[in-house]
Amino acid sequence: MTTVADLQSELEQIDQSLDDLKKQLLTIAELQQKLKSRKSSIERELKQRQNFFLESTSEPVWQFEDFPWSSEVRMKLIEVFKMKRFRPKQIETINATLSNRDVILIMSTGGGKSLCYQLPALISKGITLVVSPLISLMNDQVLGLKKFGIQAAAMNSESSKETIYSVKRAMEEGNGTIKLVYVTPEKISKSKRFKAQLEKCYKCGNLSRIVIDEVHCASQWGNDFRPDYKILSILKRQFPNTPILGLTATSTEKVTVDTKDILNIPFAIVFRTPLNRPNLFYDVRIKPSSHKDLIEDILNLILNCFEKKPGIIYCFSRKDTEEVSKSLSEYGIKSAPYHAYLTTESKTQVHNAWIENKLQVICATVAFGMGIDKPDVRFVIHHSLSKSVENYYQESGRAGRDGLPALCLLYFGFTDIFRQSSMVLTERTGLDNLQRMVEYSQDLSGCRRNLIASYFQETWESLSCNEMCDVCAGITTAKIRDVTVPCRALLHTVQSAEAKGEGNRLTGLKLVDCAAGRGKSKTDCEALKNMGTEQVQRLIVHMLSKEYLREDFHFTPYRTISYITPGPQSELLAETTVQLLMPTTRIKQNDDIYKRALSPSKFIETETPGTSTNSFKRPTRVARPVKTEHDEIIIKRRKFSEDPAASVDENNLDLSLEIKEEPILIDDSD
Ligand SMILES: Nc1ncnc2c1ncn2[C@@H]1O[C@H](COP(=O)(O)OP(=O)(O)OP(=O)(O)O)[C@@H](O)[C@H]1O
Repeated sequence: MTTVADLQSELEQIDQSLDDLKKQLLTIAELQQKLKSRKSSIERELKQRQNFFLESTSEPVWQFEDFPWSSEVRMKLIEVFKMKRFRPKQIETINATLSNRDVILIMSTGGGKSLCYQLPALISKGITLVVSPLISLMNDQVLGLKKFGIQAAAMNSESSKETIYSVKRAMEEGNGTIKLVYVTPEKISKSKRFKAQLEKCYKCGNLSRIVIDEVHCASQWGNDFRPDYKILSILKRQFPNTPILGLTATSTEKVTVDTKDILNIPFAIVFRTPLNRPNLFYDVRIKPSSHKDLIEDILNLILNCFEKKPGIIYCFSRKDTEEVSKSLSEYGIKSAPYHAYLTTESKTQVHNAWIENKLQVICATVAFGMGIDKPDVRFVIHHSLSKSVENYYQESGRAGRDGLPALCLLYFGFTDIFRQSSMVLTERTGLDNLQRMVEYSQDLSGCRRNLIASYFQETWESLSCNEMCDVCAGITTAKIRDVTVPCRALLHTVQSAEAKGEGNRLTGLKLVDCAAGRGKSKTDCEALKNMGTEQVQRLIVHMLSKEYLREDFHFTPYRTISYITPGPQSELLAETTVQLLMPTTRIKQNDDIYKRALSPSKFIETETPGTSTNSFKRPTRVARPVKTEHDEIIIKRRKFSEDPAASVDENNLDLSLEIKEEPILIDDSD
């Protein structure tokens, strides 16, 4: 049993332990205090150091001309390239790439991207490697450079032994003879010998810059994704000290981020010029249903507004290019087809004849594309829809590269939607992109420019259109109509055809027939029967875009058939209180408006007096941007008035409306 003495002794021990613990706690508290104060002093210091680092590493002002190479850059601009001043973002890109920074330059077609690497190539030691997607493009660039007295070479299957030898020497010895070497991405992926040569060139310090033309082709999110571009991801890994300069005319934010990622250039500086091309007049016309009427329309346009002026007519297929060209030739317009099935020799022949104005019109598939550098193309007509807004912007952008007014006209044909959709079906974002293109053609709510801008997530002030599109110029106007009844009738027609069995399903064309009261599944809706074909087509397109209807693809060994079927939103139409609104068009005769809008005298280019060059040095560190070519040009254009003689195509809907009390309005008009 425990005695009292035992208990007293244990109590003394506990007191002792508690005293010890108290001392230890005091020591720990002191230590905690010391650590806390050290922590905050380290944090303070780190912050100071970070600020200092940020200050000392802040970006240079790229548009200034006080870099070590600035005077040489300006001298080369004037003496070698015979140009007076830089265009927007050219000097920024040149300075950044000469500072060994990775850069992506997004500049509108014809904006002057080539100068941004050709000029630095002359200033840098060694060679500039230019990766370009097309052999014809490379050859054009090499020829163009020779005119400026610059030695360049293209390394491809057509290169001579002498060229291959000179390139090898330039890469190994950096002897300054050849400054630019053009290759395709395949050359980099497939030729081990060329890769070894590049390694050697890099090790000798002769690989001064890598330029990747059409850099958006690296991204799967873009329209022009090319698997060969993926191999370019090795370039930064293999040659980390060589700056990369990526060039493109079109790249959405998503594509740019993806491109940086693929090329391993996360810190690349992105320069972007506004994509707006103020001198281009954008127009959309409904495509006449017969070839003869369409040719007559094009012919009138060319004879009235573009006599002897060069132009391009983009067609969907090789057959279309041949037919359109033949018909125009019969009326005395000098034209020729251009498509992928021509031999290289014929392609060159047609291209050259057109460049030299021996041919007025090229009727081409999109095979006629990249690298067309004819400045005075006065019109680009799309005989059928492009597969995306991005493609349309690029293709139509081949007009008016000289800055003078030019027309971009798109013929919107109902059946072209289904021709295109069957083609782009297998592309990852093909159908979505086509949908946006259809929306561009059908949207009558505002300026065409704004629609293109929103596609590229840019904002162009609506005023900047300056009445250079059919909507702003008042050629095409929208009137909102109630289309609930015909919409329901169309959906009912599709549903009842499907109920009759597989063989009765309706294509877009057959649906138009049924709407007019023809065929096995003909409608009995008077409102629908009384609509013109054009309006019914418009209604179907509208229902497709709002997902009341959708396309359903059927594959046969010979072709892909697009059937129309009820869409995910179709059930909404069953609601009795729903009312659908759709904009319908009113179109005026437009040739007179074109003539006035596109007259060169309406665009008078005047230089601001006393500013013959745009060189800006900075005596102090006050931000003052370089004036660019575009800043110095005042564009004067007289506003054209409404044409009183313009005829109006009423083609209004005569609808027997069944609007219920307090309808829910689904305003589909936007
Ligand atoms: N600073 C400048 N001053 C005058 N002309 C220029 C200037 N920069 C470029 N150009 C001219 O502009 C035209 C278009 O240039 P370039 O071919 O480089 O355009 P791009 O941006 O590559 O177009 P694309 O994307 O269509 O190939 C060329 O004729 C070129 O000589």
